Amino acid sequence: MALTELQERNERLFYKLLIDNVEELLPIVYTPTVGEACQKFGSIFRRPQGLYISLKEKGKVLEVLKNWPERTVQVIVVTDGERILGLGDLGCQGMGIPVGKLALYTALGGVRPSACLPVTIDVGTNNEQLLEDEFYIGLRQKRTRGKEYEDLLQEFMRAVKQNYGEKVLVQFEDFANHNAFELLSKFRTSHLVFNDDIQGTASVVLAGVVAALKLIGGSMSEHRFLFLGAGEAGTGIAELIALEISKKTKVPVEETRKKIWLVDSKGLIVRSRKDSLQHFKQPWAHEHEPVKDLLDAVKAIKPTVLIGSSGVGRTFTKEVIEAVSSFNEKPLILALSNPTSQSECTAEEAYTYSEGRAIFASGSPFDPVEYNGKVFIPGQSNNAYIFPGFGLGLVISGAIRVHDDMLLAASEALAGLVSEENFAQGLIYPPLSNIRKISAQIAANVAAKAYDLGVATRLPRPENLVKYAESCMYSPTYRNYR
Ligand SMILES: O=C([O-])CC(=O)C(=O)O
Ligand SMILES: [Mg+2]
Repeated sequence: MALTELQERNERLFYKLLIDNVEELLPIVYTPTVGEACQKFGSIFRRPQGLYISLKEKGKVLEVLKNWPERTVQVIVVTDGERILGLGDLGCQGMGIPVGKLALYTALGGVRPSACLPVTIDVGTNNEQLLEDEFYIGLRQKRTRGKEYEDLLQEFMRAVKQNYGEKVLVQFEDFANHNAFELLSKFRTSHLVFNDDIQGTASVVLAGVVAALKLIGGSMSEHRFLFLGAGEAGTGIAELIALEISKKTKVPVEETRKKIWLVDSKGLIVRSRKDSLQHFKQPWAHEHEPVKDLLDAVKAIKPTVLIGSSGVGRTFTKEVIEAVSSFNEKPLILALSNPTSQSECTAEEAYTYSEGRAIFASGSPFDPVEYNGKVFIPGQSNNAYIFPGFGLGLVISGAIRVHDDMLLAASEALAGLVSEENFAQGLIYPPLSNIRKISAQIAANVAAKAYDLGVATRLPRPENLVKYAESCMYSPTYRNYR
């Protein structure tokens, strides 16, 4: 709340403070605190930030967009609040997420604050508690689905393009699975869209896995991956890993997918379940006898990499971590769900139950852990490493479409920035304190890919893309007048 006040009172000072103290303030502006802020949003609400577009504005969305005072918008982060982090449906109170993500676009990626537009689409909420809460700020009705929902989103996307042109980036954030996949596939050929939960998370995890190979050995294709959670993050990461292995080994992606197994709430995803699976899970239905839970799946599949992306906390139990540690000298364990309460395990649990052998990273931050006299520093495997630089790369190249190869390019840039010193500490990501430099490198790699693919419109192509990216970044500097 104090930081929000500062952001409104003195934006430049807010960003100066945030940039100079990233590691300390990120957990407040971002996960985990932003999650709590969304849960309590109605009762701490003072002044609106961002733009709310509700069902009531149907037919007038363009007019509403024109009410936003800034004319030059480069990045929009939009949610409908149905799946806020791992906390579920928070309706309009999900606005904290677009606001927080865009603060990171500025602080970590250098996109000017005035060019950032947070949007929440209000189609109601199915959260009974909120519907009865006198301080709830949104429409008091159940979520609209089907044609009415689709029409509103279509109208929003059309209005965005009409108002801001073809080069505005629309980042989808924290939509429920059923809408997230639809929206991405519907608009990826006509708009510049990016789904952070599917694509951003995939890119950051791929970077972590590639970097981790230095510590755990082997090549990507020699590893076996097991996911708990087969939603946006799980299937998004799985697909990007399969694509990366396919590109490196020239084996078709239909084959490389077979190294990757997913467990959902009904157990291991296997062929016999295929007909009853949602379409985004179907590519992962490999031949195997049914397995009912995670522990049995770990024992059956014997993964070298265990990834949690289910949004449900405390599911990597002592038994699960012990099992994965029993056949790996150094198991790679990623507990990605946010906020901290939903993390599949804590850092302490990962290090303790693996007897100090796990290479561990999590979506929300954990403090260093001392085990047997040694200090272990957990990494943060969060899309915050990727989206600010990724978006910057799109903006500075004037890209008009997102391509999967750009995700691989972002991933490669991030993995390449892990130093020997970081590896020596067991880290698979570079420290967040360098994030602006990291973002510039990611932006340059993404922009280079946009030029190569012919989707960049800022011509001619700058000679040194890293320097160019850095020169485009907003800095909250205070000038000396004497
Ligand atoms: O916001 C975060 O910390 C990462 C993310 O996209 C999510 O958990 O949905
Ligand atoms: Mg998200």
